[in-house]
Amino acid sequence: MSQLEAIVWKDGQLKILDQLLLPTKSVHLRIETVQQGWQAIQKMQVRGAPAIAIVGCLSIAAELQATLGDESPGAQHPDCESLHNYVSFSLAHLVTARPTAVNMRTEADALTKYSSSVRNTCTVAEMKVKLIEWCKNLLAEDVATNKRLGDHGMQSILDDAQKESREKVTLVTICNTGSLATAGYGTALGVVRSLHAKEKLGGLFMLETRPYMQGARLTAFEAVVENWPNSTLVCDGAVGALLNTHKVDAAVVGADRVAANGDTANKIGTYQLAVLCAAHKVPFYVCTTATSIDMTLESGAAIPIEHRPQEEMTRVAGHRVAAPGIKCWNPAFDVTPARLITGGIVTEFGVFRPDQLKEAMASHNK
Ligand SMILES: CSC[C@H]1O[C@H](OP(=O)(O)O)[C@H](O)[C@@H]1O
Repeated sequence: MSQLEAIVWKDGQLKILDQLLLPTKSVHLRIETVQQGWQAIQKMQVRGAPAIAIVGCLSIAAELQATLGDESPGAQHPDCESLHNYVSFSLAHLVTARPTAVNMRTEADALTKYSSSVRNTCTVAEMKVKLIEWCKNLLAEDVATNKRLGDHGMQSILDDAQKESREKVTLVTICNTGSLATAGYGTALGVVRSLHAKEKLGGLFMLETRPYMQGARLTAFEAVVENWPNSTLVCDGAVGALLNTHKVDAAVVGADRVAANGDTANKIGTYQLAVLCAAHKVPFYVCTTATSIDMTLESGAAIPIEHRPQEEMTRVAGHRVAAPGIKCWNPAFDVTPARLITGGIVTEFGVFRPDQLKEAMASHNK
């Protein structure tokens, strides 16, 4: 088991890396039920839009795996119709764990549609196996789409750098969008992995990303484990000074939900990074698979923004740092308007300007 393997499905068992304990402790938790999956997502023991959806679906697979072989009339799922209804109900519950990332809803809709399509074609046991296989396939599919996305983003950034005769590129990123947010390759950090594999990564500045510290605790962990060159941790408040004093070729960030016009909800702090990139003429890329793109929303105004408990701000590693009694405002995400996404939206299908997104997704039936 790799240090960076956030999600493990082995021998019919689901385990997740408890990301609240990283980087000092690597502890894998077994998830046996949908409710345990819901709680792990809500507590952010697993986080990252794609990882949330994969763990949510696999928590259903874990339950079905445990009941395989018990298809008696008195069993929990006596027939395919009741099994389909249970899967649909469980998915609707999992979607409520965290409201901003759309991936859980995307996969919930897809799995509900698949379950409906097989329920009248096989036995209950056969249906359980089909559903488990569907969920397991999410892992390999995610890695494959991330690698295509990473290569598209890499090429776009290198094409820009070549115009300045730059062999290697230095990037800035926020939050964590790598192996610990996905099935193993990453979205924005997938672009980093693709550049590193081609020995074109000159450096990576990562924002600590308060209050959960995805950058300091998770991205820095991935960078150290994979030995990415010149990986440098930056306080959130220092990014303006960084762009004002260093050559940064591009910003690459992930996405939790992209609206049809390209407006993007991502970790809190992404919007101000985009504003600073515009001020310093640093191309700003949103890196996302189609599963995070929500064509039902015309703009980012309609994206629900999750607010997290104030204790996640007032305490660091459980130690109080803010004055008791102070009022807090703790949105977990913000929305970057499409006009600030100057590099483009990097997907598994290619890199698009925000105003090309609708047509691009339609051409891939998304
Ligand atoms: C692969 S995109 C992951 C995306 O999710 C993160 O949010 P959280 O850590 O709260 O789940 C962040 O917005 C990343 O860009």
